Amino acid sequence: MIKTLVLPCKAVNLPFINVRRLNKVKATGIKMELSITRPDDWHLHLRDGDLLQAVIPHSASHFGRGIIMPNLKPPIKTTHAAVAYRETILKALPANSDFTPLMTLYLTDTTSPEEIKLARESGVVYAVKLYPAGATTNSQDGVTDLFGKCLPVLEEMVKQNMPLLVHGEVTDPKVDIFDREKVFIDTVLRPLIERLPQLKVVMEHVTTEDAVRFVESCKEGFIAATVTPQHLVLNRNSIFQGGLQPHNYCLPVLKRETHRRAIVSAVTSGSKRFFLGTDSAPHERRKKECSCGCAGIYNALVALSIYAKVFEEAGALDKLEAFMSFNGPDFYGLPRNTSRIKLIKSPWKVPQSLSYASGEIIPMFAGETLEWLPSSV
Ligand SMILES: NC(=O)N[C@@H](CC(=O)O)C(=O)O
Repeated sequence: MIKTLVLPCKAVNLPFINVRRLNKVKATGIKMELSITRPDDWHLHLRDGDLLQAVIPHSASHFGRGIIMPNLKPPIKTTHAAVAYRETILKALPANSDFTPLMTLYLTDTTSPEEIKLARESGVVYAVKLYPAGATTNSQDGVTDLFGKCLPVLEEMVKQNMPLLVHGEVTDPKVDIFDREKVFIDTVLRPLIERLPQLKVVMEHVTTEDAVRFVESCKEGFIAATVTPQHLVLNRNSIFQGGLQPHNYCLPVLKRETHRRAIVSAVTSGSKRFFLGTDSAPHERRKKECSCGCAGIYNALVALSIYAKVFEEAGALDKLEAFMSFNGPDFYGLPRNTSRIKLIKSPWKVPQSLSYASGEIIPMFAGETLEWLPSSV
C-alpha cells in the first residue's frame, strides 16, 4: 500500500482557460488552467504483484489508456498470457477507474505468425514489442535474429496492421552506449522499413537528434516515436550530478544536451509523428541503489507536469494537447478520449518516496516542487 503519497489536487475558483486562448490570458498574469482531452500513455511498465498494486493508481488517475509493456518475468509472449495479464491489471485498478490497458506481446525468435493472428483476434493486443536480446530490463528472451527468424512474423504483422514497438538500441558491447540508438537506426531500423515499408513502427523513447531526424524523414502514419519526460528535461549530466544518481539511470541512457534540445524542438513543433509515452519504469529502491542497479525511472506521478512545463517554456502550450492526447490514438487508429483532465499552474511537491508492501519506490524529481498540477475534471 502507498503510505506517503500526498498528491494535492484541490483546485477551486480558478478561471477556466481554453488552450486556444492561453497566450492572451498568460499576458494578464492570471493563474492558468488548461482543460485538455484525457491523455494516454503509449509506453508504460506496470509490472505485477504488489508493485502493480502500488503504481497503477498513479497512471489510472491521469491517463485514459496505456500501452502496457510485456517485459515481465517471465515475459508476456503469447496472447493467452496477455489476456491473463490484462485481467490482473483490471483487478488491480482502483474502484470506478475506467483506465484501459492496451496489451502488447514480447517478440522472440520463436514467435509464430499464428500468434499474431491470435493477438489480432483477441481484440486486446494492440502491438508487438521488439527488445533486442540483452538491451534492457528483462530483455534476455528478446530477439537475436530479426531479419532471419522474425521475418515471417513481421510480414504477418503487416497483414494484420499490428504495430511493431521498438527498443531502438543495438546490444553489441563494442558499440559505445551513447551511440547505440544511432547504430540501431542505421543497421536495423532503416533496413527494416526499406524491406517492409507497410509495417507500422513506433520508435520508443527516442533519445537522440539522429532518431528525431530519422522519424521526421519517414512516411507519416507509418513511423512514429514516443517521448519520455526524462529525455525532454534531463541530459546525461543528471546521472552524475554531485555523485552517481541511480534514479536518473534509464535505458536508452540520457544523452547530451544537444540531443535533448532536438527532442524538445521536435515535440513542440506540432509534428504528429511524436506522442506521449512515459516509459514509467518502477523498480524497488534497493534494486536501483546497489552495486549493479536496474535501469528505469518512475515518472508516472510527475509526467504530465513535466510535459506541460516543457511546452510552456517553448511557448507551445497550444500544441500540448495534440502531443498528449491526439497523435497517439490517431497513429494507432483508435478513437481519441472523450473525457478531459485539468492542468492547473499551481506548485505541488513530489513525495520523497512511495512505500508499498515490498519496499519503496523513489519517484522522478523526489522531494522537488513542480508546477502544473494534473487533476481529473
Ligand atoms: N526504460 C528503462 O530504463 N527500463 C525499462 C525497460 C525499457 O523500456 O528499456 C524497465 O522495464 O525497467
